[in-house]
Parts: sequence; structure tokens; C-alpha cells
Amino acid sequence: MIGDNVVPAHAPEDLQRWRRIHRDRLIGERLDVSLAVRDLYARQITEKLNQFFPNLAKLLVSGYWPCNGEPDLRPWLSSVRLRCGHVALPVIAKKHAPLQFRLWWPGAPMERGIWNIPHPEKCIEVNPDIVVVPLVGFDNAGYRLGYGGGYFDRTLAAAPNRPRIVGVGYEQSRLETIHPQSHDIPMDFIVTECRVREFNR
Ligand SMILES: Nc1nc2c(c(=O)[nH]1)N(C=O)[C@@H](CNc1ccc(C(=O)N[C@@H](CCC(=O)O)C(=O)O)cc1)CN2
Ligand SMILES: Nc1ncnc2c1ncn2[C@@H]1O[C@H](COP(=O)(O)OP(=O)(O)OP(=O)(O)O)[C@@H](O)[C@H]1O
Repeated sequence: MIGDNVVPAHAPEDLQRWRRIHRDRLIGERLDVSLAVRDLYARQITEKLNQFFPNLAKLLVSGYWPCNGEPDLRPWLSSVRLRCGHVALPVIAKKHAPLQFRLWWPGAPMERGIWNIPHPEKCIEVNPDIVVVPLVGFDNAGYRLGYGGGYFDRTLAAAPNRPRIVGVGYEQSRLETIHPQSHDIPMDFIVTECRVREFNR
């Protein structure tokens, strides 16, 4: 196994390989956590989101439909609507292009996209104020390791009004560094079951 504190060689294919090894390891390790414990972590993350973002009225929050052991924050997304906020979900409308954000509400008609992940079928495209991003891994400087498509990086680089970016994941997914590249967009906050990290940039 390649240790996470070993700087990979500079060739892009070495970094890609390093990221793939750690991505697979971290996804495997979070799927090894029991459902009951993941459920507890999701509730602890929700509490921290509520403490840090007490007032979401009139704001548009993008979440995600959980897969691969990601924290299930759908109850929190529903609660955002009860607090007069709006909710969107990300959609891969085109490969290797920025994500779309489509308005979502409980009971919205859904269809399945990449990896069978459900997303709203009606195309009401919106620009979120806050984007909640699931983390496969994260590092001490607030950079995210995702599923390797570069989708969130492309999307946030192209976003018209830079939203606040909140990475959510588990403390066990922390790496010393993901060896950030110029295309990697850092998070403004990282929320885990243990703590909230705020990065003032
Ligand atoms: N729940 C959830 N929904 C989400 C995301 C997410 O992270 N979590 N996304 C966040 O972006 C988007 C989906 N992101 C994806 C990113 C990559 C691949 C993918 O096919 N990866 C390839 C490897 C790509 C490569 O190495 O070039 C693979 O696994 O084979 C699929 C979905 C939108 N929806
Ligand atoms: N702004 C961008 N413009 C063009 N290509 C990009 C951009 N951002 C990332 N990419 C491409 O996407 C590839 C994968 O990026 P990276 O390994 O950072 O994905 P990731 O953040 O883990 O994935 P995801 O966001 O889909 O979960 C990079 O090798 C890069 O070529």
C-alpha cells in the first residue's frame, strides 16, 4: 500500500494512480462501518450543519443522493425546506462537463443517472448558494478527494457566483494531503461527525 504521507512522483499518471489507490481504500473502509454507526455519524454531522448554518431561509442548498456509504443527509435536506430554504441535487447531464443543479423537493419526480443515482427528472436548473459535497477523502488544507471524474471541480470552477462549499464526510477519511493540483477546488468548510473545520481563504 502507498502511505498517504508519501509524496507521489510528479508524473500525472502516478498521482492518478495514488488517488485511485486511496479512493478505493477509503470507500472500502467506510463501507466496513456498520449502518448503525454511519447513521449515528449522519445525525452528528446534521447537528453540526444546524449549528453552523442556523438560518437557511431563502437560501438554495445543493445536497446529494447518498451512495457508496456516504452520509445520508436527506432528512436534513427536507428540514432545509421546512425552514424556508430551497434544495437542489447535482446531475451529470453530460460526461466530462460541469454538473447541473436541479431543484428538488420530497416527492419530486426522479430518474436514474450515472451509477444509478436518482436525480430530479424535471429540468429546473438553478445556481446554489451553498453546495454540500460528499468527501471520499479530505486533507488538512481542505482539499477533497472525490470519485475521480473531476465533476465538482469543473462545476465550481465554472459557477457564476461562487457558492459556499461544505464538504461532508467521516473523520476516518482524512489524509495528510491529497497533493492538490491547480484544478482542485478547496472546501470552505469540512464537517465530520467529530468537528467542523473552517478555512478562511
Ligand atoms: N451521491 C453523490 N452523487 C453525486 C456525486 C457524488 O460524489 N456523490 N458526484 C460528485 O461529483 C457526481 C457523480 N460523480 C461521479 C464521478 C465519477 C464517476 C466515475 O464514473 N468515475 C470513474 C473513474 C473516473 C476516472 O478515473 O476518470 C469510475 O469510478 O470508474 C461517477 C460519478 C454527481 N452525483
Ligand atoms: N476545471 C477542470 N477543467 C477540466 N478538467 C478538469 C477540471 N477539474 C478536474 N478536471 C479533470 O478531472 C480529472 C479528475 O479530477 P480529480 O481526481 O480531482 O477528481 P475528483 O475531484 O476526485 O472527482 P469528482 O469531483 O468527480 O468526485 C483530473 O485529472 C482533471 O483532468
